[in-house]
Amino acid sequence: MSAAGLFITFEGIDGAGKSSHIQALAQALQDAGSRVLLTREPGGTPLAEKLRELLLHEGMDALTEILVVFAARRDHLRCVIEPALARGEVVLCDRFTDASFAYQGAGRGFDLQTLALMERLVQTGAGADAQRLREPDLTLWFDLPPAVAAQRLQAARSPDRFEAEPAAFFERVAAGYAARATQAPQRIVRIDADQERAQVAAQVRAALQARGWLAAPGGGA
Ligand SMILES: Nc1ncnc2c1ncn2[C@@H]1O[C@H](COP(=O)(O)OP(=O)(O)OP(=O)(O)O)[C@@H](O)[C@H]1O
Ligand SMILES: Cc1cn([C@H]2C[C@H](O)[C@@H](COP(=O)(O)O)O2)c(=O)[nH]c1=O
Repeated sequence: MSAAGLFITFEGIDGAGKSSHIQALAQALQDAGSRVLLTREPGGTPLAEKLRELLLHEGMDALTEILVVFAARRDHLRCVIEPALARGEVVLCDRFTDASFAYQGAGRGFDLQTLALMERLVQTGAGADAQRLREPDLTLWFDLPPAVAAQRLQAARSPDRFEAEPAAFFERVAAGYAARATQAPQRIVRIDADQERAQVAAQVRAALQARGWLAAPGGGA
């Protein structure tokens, strides 16, 4: 792993299983000697957590959603993610900009070029190299049919503003993630989330093992 740290994001529709696996990966990396920062979007700073509450529970249009998620992201990057990467830590983040393309872009139908402009505006100038676009080193995309995710969530909790959206919205969001994965095949790894927890966890570990970021079973790199 480089001295500049590693930035790994978890993505997928609501209920795909991201939160269930992020903690276990953090533990595995810590056991292997890495310093790990576990965080989420929107959120991760006091200001961004306040913005998260608004996003999840207050009515607003798609442009306002975008302004809120990118404002939260800017604060999170500047105050938490960039400093942790500069310290050489592994940052595990539950959602990042792919979610904006999937939810606000594909889900709400917001213009993708404008989203790309926001991405550049917010994700440059926040690190040591001011021109560099900060992107994850790896994104684990939990791909689960929306009907299965809805079933899992039904059993789990009362819905927030996004989780209350109809099935058609999540079909569009899922298609948005698939499109992002096609555009960035080296960064985004598809995890088949429609499996037992242990099998999903094995796929997550395998993605890191393939990059030499976690030891393979039997003592390999
Ligand atoms: N492989 C699995 N099989 C069956 N149920 C699962 C599996 N993985 C997670 N779950 C359950 O599905 C529900 C949603 O999982 P989880 O909260 O991890 O999803 P999430 O992607 O983080 O969702 P959100 O983005 O909405 O927070 C939880 O009740 C969890 O226990
Ligand atoms: C980063 C980001 C998030 N969202 C939405 C997606 C989810 O429904 C919620 C976050 O809830 P979770 O339980 O933590 O997954 O926010 C979004 O619409 N756009 C974004 O950029």
